[in-house]
Amino acid sequence: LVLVLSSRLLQAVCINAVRGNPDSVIAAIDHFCQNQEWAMNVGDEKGAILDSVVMETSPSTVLELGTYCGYSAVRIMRLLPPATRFITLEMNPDYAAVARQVIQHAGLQDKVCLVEGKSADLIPKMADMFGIRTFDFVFFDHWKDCYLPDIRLLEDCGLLDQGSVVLADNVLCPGAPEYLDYVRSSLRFSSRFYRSHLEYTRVLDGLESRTQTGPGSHCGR
Ligand SMILES: O=C(NCCO)c1cc(-c2ccc(F)cc2)cc(O)c1O
Ligand SMILES: [Mg+2]
Repeated sequence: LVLVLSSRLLQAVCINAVRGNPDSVIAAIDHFCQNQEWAMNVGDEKGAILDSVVMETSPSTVLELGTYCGYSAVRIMRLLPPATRFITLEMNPDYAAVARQVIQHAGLQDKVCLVEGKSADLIPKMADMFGIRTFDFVFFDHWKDCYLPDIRLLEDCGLLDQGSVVLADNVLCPGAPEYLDYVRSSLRFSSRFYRSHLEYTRVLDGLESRTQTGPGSHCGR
């Protein structure tokens, strides 16, 4: 049977990771990507930076754009209490199917709400669908040319407020230049670049975090 990459990654998790143990799922994926086949998970080096920003923010509501195989969903939710609201959006049904099984293998299926669809379609429905007013933490790891339109959409929908942190992967490779210009230009935000490397390689990459300083766009200028 010929398996696509995401299925081979899932197979590596099923064979090498201990059910109910998120750290073993993360280790199994990183080992597979380092030794068998490269895949576009945020990886262990940038993953450690993601961990630190999540712990520093200790969010009660989290949105992730771009689930892929569920690696960063497992990374994020293994750090947060069961009461945390975590929503992750994935438009590719094959990736979503693999991610559900990876998240289940980690034992985090009750903490993760994986929604299939396009971020531009789903973001405006967040409040109604999930009764969430604002997100404390948002992780961008989807199509890089969607970063800028989607952060604008989140703002326009009033889903970001004072203290909300938006962390974006791949701001150097593949790159999101317009997004970087935008988040680094406004006075209403403080942004910070975390220099790192493209997952499982020595290619330069990094994460950019943006923290809203002023009040949300709906209650102050
Ligand atoms: O497209 C990406 N994600 C959205 C789709 O799920 C993505 C791509 C790459 C990457 C690919 C090809 C290459 F040559 C270099 C980088 C890396 C990532 O971390 C990513 O998140
Ligand atoms: Mg990425």
